[in-house]
Amino acid sequence: MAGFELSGLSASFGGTRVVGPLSLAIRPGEQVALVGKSGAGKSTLIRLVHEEVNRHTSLVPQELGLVNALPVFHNVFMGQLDRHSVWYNTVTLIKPFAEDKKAIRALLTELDMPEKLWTPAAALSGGQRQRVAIARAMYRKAELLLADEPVSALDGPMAHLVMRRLKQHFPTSLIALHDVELALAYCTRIVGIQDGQVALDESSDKLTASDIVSLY
Ligand SMILES: Nc1ncnc2c1ncn2[C@@H]1O[C@H](COP(=O)(O)OP(=O)(O)OP(=O)(O)O)[C@@H](O)[C@H]1O
Repeated sequence: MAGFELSGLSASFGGTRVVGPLSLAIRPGEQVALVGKSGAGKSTLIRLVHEEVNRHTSLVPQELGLVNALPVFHNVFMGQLDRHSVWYNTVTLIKPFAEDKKAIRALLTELDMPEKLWTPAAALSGGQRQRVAIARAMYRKAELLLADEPVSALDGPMAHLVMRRLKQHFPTSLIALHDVELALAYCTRIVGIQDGQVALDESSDKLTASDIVSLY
């Protein structure tokens, strides 16, 4: 299942509702950008969707969740931990299999950092760490991508490269993006969140940046 149709999505903290109740449906093949000002509820909504459709997703959370003491290889390999036996995962920790090394090196090459394959995550820059989390999501190979500000630590050209790769790897996606130009360039649909509600839901080709700015 690549798309989803969810209703009654809502979240509260300390008795204050911060998202919903709202409905969100994404058809297979849609790339949806979630936009809106800081605190509008985008991360919370992505978390709610992830809880509902967990098994079918590749997730890039804002808190990247890398294991600093492990090399890049193992951090990316984690994208498929639940697809292998305990025996396979344990052996991989000590002596990775050639086919996994090849596949993960290829992903890192796509993200312009193949030379970091054996570098501990602790020794990476913020932008490199973000690309490792993206490689982990790609390695997972789910049909649906859920990503929360996946290019926030990347410079312009690298942000474009990563957005292109995400589009190539995932037929369907829901991506929180604060960069409106990237949202319009790489996503087919824009969903604007304001105070935890959907305030805009339109095809990208019918919108300009100034239509979206009113949300901020
Ligand atoms: N763990 C938490 N405890 C209390 N309040 C929270 C918690 N997580 C989020 N909130 C509140 O929920 C609201 C929505 O937060 P959320 O992180 O979803 O916003 P966002 O649109 O993703 O913001 P940003 O663009 O800054 O990441 C905010 O008012 C925030 O303060």
